[in-house]
Amino acid sequence: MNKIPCVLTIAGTDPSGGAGIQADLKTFQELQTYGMSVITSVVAQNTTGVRQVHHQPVEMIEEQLDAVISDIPFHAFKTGMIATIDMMRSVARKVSELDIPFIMDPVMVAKSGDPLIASDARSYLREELLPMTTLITPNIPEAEDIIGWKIEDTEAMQTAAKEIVHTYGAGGALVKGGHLEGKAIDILYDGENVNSFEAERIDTKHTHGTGCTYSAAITAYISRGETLPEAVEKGKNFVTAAIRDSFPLGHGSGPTNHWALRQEKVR
Ligand SMILES: Nc1ncnc2c1ncn2[C@@H]1O[C@H](COP(=O)(O)OP(=O)(O)O)[C@@H](O)[C@H]1O
Ligand SMILES: Cc1ncc(COP(=O)(O)OP(=O)(O)O)c(N)n1
Repeated sequence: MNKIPCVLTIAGTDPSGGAGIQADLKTFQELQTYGMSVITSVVAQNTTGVRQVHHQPVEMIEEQLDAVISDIPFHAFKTGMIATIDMMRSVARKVSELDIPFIMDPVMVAKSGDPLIASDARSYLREELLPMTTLITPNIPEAEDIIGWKIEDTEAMQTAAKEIVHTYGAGGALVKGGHLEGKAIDILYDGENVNSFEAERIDTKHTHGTGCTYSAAITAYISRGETLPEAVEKGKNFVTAAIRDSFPLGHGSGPTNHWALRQEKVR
């Protein structure tokens, strides 16, 4: 295995650079890992929303995966936007060969409200992909979609995280509280223990790509040998600092700022 931690993201694109593959690769780079990418969909989007989506043919997704897997050993991988059942099926077939940590950001809807996966793909994600994961990182609406009931406080987040592991079969679940009010609290259940990660809520609308950045950071830290709770703790510090330094780029919800993190001790 390579000495440098190598990581792969399987996700859609964001030409405005704040979310998707672009956010993942920037985060991998910031965290001193070697980042690679397989593109599932090309998405014409920016800080204001999604304009158009072009899905890669499933054969092309499989070719990209084959190209990487057959050539380069890597230490961990993450998935983001995988829009259709056929695409999910291809990814599941290929990644089932891998015996390394799998972090899934179950991307369903962009912050702009635009759907990013087909509605019938949600049950496939829950039933087929989710049981393959080491960790799934749903926000509140995504967690509610998986479990089928409303989450209104941190106690319910804890119950939801346990249900996602014990009923639906994820290795671990990190339910993110960005969509609730008050402190930004995330709950991790790793199959044994519950850990809570808390940060002050930052008063900003510039949070485009927070979920992608967070899951990419966790993937990078895991590839560097951290345990799940350690990787989430460091990932939380990383994403909080990136939100604190986010900036009003574009006309909508601006991106988190990874660049300024170089000044901070979050790496
Ligand atoms: N305004 C904010 N201030 C501080 N942390 C935030 C804020 N909004 C979201 N977060 C944190 O950013 C991370 C991503 O959160 P969330 O918004 O829930 O996911 P997603 O981006 O997938 O919708 C979580 O750690 C969450 O607690
Ligand atoms: C291609 C692509 N993947 C994922 C998202 C969603 O990103 P997320 O980090 O959940 O935050 P928002 O971008 O929705 O603010 C996306 N937009 N595009």
